[in-house]
Amino acid sequence: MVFRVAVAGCTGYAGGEVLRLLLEHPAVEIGALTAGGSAGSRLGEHQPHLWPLADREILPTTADTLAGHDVVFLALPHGTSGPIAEQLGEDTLVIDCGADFRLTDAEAWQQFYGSAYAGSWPYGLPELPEQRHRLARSHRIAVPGCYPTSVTLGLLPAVTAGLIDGHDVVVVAASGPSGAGKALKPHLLGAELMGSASAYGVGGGHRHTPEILQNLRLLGASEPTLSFTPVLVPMSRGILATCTAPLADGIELGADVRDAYQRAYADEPFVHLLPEGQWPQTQGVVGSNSVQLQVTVDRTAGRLIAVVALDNLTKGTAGGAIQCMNLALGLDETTGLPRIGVAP
Ligand SMILES: NC(=O)C1=CN([C@@H]2O[C@H](COP(=O)(O)OP(=O)(O)OC[C@H]3O[C@@H](n4cnc5c(N)ncnc54)[C@H](OP(=O)(O)O)[C@@H]3O)[C@@H](O)[C@H]2O)C=CC1
Ligand SMILES: CC(=O)N[C@@H](CCC(=O)OP(=O)(O)O)C(=O)O
Repeated sequence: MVFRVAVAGCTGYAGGEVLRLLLEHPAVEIGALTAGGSAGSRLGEHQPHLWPLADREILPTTADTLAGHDVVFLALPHGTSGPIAEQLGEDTLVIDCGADFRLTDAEAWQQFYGSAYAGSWPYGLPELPEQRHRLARSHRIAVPGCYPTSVTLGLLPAVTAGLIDGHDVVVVAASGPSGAGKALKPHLLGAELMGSASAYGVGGGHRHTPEILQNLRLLGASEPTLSFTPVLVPMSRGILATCTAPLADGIELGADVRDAYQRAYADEPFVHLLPEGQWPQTQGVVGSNSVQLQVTVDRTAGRLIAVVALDNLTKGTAGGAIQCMNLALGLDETTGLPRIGVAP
């Protein structure tokens, strides 16, 4: 069976990555390609790497242009997905790459996004406990933010095994600028970006903070606290997240944390615990849907340290979205998804 798929936001980074992966997917046919102001132009003007679709005309993003598809990916700015999604048939599988339906707490949404709360959809991180079942029956899926995917996978085994209780979690995560989207932003001009690294959203203000806390609670942390600092670095793609937290009461400094991580991820097709002594690098995952991680205990500080690398556009957005699509359509979860990255 072949599923007909539309992509809204096809000129952007996330939409472009969804299309790159769909072009190699054996069970889909690419239908409508839509965007905003670029409607009327050809895809090749915006996404030169997607040459098989270069001549395709970009349509406006409306319920009409997106109707008649088995699957619709929404890769649109925050606040744009809700009004479109509610006009799409309930039988259509709608996968939102944006934040509109990720948070279950309306107050947290209001505080961090400031717009009307649209509700929540099943959360598109299959590696969470019991989540594959939920996604397999769902017609609506909210793809996680790229930082929350990295931090959640970095700490999942530690929280579920009770090695940390979720208080005093500190995360510093470096990301390439593709995470910020294609729209022009003065601090993302080449001259400002090249050769420099800069922290942003410092002091608890980044909108991924409530999403990470939501995930830590879901994993069993009763009252998690988080200090999250993202850092912009000059590489096109990739996230390297360093996540630390104090060992829970009763956990000894010599605890075998590696064993918990090995058990948690032994059967995961996309999450790879590196051999002891090797630490993740973004270079190892770029262009793939793989996550590489390593864990240890800093005995001087009494803290667990997990380091995670992923490609923000692949596992962090489009690859994760297609992994969820596969589950929801009853396909093998790994179909069409690269596991090996591009190097150098
Ligand atoms: N980049 C990343 O690493 C990640 C992105 N995401 C999410 O994916 C979504 C898209 O992000 P990204 O691709 O980075 O952003 P881009 O700015 O690169 O692309 C945005 C896309 O949305 C279209 N668009 C803009 N405004 C409208 C509108 N009013 N109506 C219809 N289409 C519109 C643009 O079309 P046009 O060319 O016509 O303006 C473009 O195709 C966002 O919600 C983002 O949060 C999620 C995780 C990671
Ligand atoms: C480098 C950079 O700017 N990254 C983005 C996060 C990208 C992401 O996951 O985005 P959404 O939650 O918007 O879907 C940011 O910090 O806002």
